[in-house]
Amino acid sequence: MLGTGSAFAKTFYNNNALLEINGRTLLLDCGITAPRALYELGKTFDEMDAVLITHIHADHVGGLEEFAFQMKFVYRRKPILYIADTLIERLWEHTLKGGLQQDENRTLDDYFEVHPLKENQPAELLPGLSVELLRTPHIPNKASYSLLLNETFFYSADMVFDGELLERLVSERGVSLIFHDCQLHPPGVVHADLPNLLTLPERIQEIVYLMHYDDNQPEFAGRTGRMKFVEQHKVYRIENGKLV
Ligand SMILES: Nc1ccn([C@@H]2O[C@@H]3COP(=O)(O)O[C@H]3[C@H]2O)c(=O)n1
Ligand SMILES: [Zn+2]
Ligand SMILES: [Zn+2]
Repeated sequence: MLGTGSAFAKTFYNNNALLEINGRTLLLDCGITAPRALYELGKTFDEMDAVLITHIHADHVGGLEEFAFQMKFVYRRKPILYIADTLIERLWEHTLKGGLQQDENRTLDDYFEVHPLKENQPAELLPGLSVELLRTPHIPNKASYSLLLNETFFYSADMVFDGELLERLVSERGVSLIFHDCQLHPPGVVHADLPNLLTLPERIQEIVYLMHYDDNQPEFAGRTGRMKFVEQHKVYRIENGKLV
C-alpha cells in the first residue's frame, strides 16, 4: 500500500496501491501524494506497467500530471492508462488538460496509451490479473468504480456503505477478501463509516480490511470488531483470494 489515508489525512498518504503480479506492476490510483510515496519506497514511475483510476478526486488522480510528464520527458515511454470509458473525457477536460496541454492538439493519448474499461465487464489488465469495474455510490451523479480483482478480491473505491452489495459479493460471487474505505467518525455521507461497517455479520468482517482512514486511526485500535486495518507501506501477499 502506497498510502492508506483519507483525502485530508496528513500522517498517511493517499489511498493508492501497487499491484504486483508475475513481474508486472499496476499502480492503483495516483493521488497527490503518490510521487512522494513511491520515492520513499525507492520506486520510480518507470517501474509501473500501467495505472488504473477508480474515480476523479485529487487523492486518486492528483499525481497523474507528474506521472505523465515524467514518463514523457524522463523515461520517454507511454504508460497504459486503464480507466472507465465514462471518465476519460472528464479526466482530460476537467483535471489534466490545464497542466498537460502544450498545443491545441495535445490530448490524453499523447501521454498515455488509454485503455477504456466498461463496467461489469472483466478485463485482463496484466497477465494473470483480471479486473471488473463495479460502479458503486460515492458522490451523487459522479461515477466511481470499485474493483473486483481476479473474481475474489473486492477493493472499494470511495463508496458509501452498501452491506447488501458486500453480502452478494461474498455469497454469490465468491469474494474472499475485501479492502474497504472507512470513515472512522460517522456520518459517512460519501464514504462507508465505521459504525455501518460494524453492522456486517462477523463472517464478513473476518475478511474486511479497512483503509482510506483519517489521522486519528490509532485511536481506533481494538474498536473495529473482527475487521483489521490495512497498513501503509505494508506488502500484502494474496494467494487464491486470501491473504497469506
Ligand atoms: N459531497 C462531498 C464531496 C467531498 N467531500 C469530502 O471531500 C473529499 C474528497 O475526496 P474523498 O476521498 O472522496 O473524500 C471526500 C470527502 O472527505 C464531502 O465530504 N462531501
Ligand atoms: Zn478518496
Ligand atoms: Zn472520492
